[in-house]
Amino acid sequence: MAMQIIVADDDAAIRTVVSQALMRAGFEVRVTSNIATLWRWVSAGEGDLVITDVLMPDGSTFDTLPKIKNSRPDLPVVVMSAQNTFMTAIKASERGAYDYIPKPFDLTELVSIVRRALSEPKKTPRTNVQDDLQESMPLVGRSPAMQDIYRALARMMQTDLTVTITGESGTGKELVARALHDYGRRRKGPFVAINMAAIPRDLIESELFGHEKGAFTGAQARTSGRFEQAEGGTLFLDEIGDMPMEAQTRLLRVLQQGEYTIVGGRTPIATDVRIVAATNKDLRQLIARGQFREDLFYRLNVVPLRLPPLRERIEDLPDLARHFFAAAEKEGLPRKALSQGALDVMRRYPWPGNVRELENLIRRLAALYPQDEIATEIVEHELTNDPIKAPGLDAESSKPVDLSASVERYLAEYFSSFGDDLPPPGLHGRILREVEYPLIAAALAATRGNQVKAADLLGVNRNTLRKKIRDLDISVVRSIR
Ligand SMILES: Nc1ncnc2c1ncn2[C@@H]1O[C@H](COP(=O)(O)OP(=O)(O)OP(=O)(O)O)[C@@H](O)[C@H]1O
Repeated sequence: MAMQIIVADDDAAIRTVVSQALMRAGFEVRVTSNIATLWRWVSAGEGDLVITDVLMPDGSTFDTLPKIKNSRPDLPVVVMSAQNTFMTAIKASERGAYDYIPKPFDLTELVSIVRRALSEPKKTPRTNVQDDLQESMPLVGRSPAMQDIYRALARMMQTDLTVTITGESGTGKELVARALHDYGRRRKGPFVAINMAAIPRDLIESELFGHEKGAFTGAQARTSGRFEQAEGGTLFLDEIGDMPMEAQTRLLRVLQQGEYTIVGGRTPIATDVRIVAATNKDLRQLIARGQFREDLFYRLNVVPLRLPPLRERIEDLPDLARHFFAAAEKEGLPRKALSQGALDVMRRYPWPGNVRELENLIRRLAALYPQDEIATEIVEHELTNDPIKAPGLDAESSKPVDLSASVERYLAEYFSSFGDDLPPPGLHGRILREVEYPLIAAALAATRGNQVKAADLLGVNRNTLRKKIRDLDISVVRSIR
């Protein structure tokens, strides 16, 4: 007998396309435009899965979801919403939704989510309704790339999985780590952050794990490490690529056995800490150079999360700018807005310092200029005076980047970093990979994640492209139109 899907949406067009797609896929479909009917059917035991919008004429699905999960814990509910924000994704997950899909969405994706939900063994999701959820959003941006991040975060909130966040400097790695903690099940515990690049290398181990009195010169008393301070909570290991080898070995043991020893100590100490790591370096490259343990990489990379640079999600710029102007206003600075021209200039700028650079610019604009509306010329002036210049921005004054020459320079440095020794074997593959990764990522970004167009642009077969995306572990900005 065909599985029955209940579709609830007040938009007749959505009901039609969704039910047609589901019927084509072999499902039986019932549709409704309000929550009252949805609840009547569900409580009568009808339907094997529900797909529902959030805002309905007779209320919000989020208010009914806990009731649905109470009466039918095994019924998967897929929530779709046009309010594509961080809070929607988080709320959906907390109230027990199976998944959340931002509108507009891809019908093929919807059908595959439905199939997956129906084929997975039934498990009762832990609902975790937090009524004190503040509505102020920690993460701003509604671009497809950020929505992918929100969905990934929502899925991870109810778990203790180790997460590694990669992304250029200023893309929000620490902010995401905090959000994982603040909205996750460890939020009552401590959040402890430590930046490997900011601590002298020979002190990192004792900072992390603590030391016994007399463990080394200057160790005058037993001290607790960050692991001990983070007990029951989350430990954020920033710039993990800068972690010295010995500390890596100790960390690996924590991840494998849930215990560690303090420096100079013998007795293993059991620990209950969720690890979130971040890096703006390519850990695979560090592994190839023998500077990062491969086994540790796999333990840390259980859930990899790549934060896109701002230039790959430039559509978030107006939201972010408004958000930072509002923050400046809260600090007592006058209210300001950007002119259309100013926004256009900012859209074309490559933002090498990402969101942090934007935040700093907005602060400067709010503090230094008396106008209520910031004119084009002001932003042009501010951006050209910025000492951090992105490659390519200065196109008129400097020569275009010469790829061969750059690779040559890179290789010279690479070889010399091994002194008299040779680098590990497999150099050809590694270097090609290094070039191929940005090439494919750029093609995908330029075509908004459209793999057909990207394959065309690159001049490769679609299947080849798909395989490369998988092999190179490129996170794809999925097209939703
Ligand atoms: N999506 C976002 N919404 C709002 N603010 C953001 C967002 N992303 C980043 N920010 C802000 O930008 C600044 C930089 O973010 P954060 O420190 O998290 O970046 P990072 O990737 O950890 O940087 P680094 O690698 O240099 O440590 C912070 O002030 C943060 O609040």
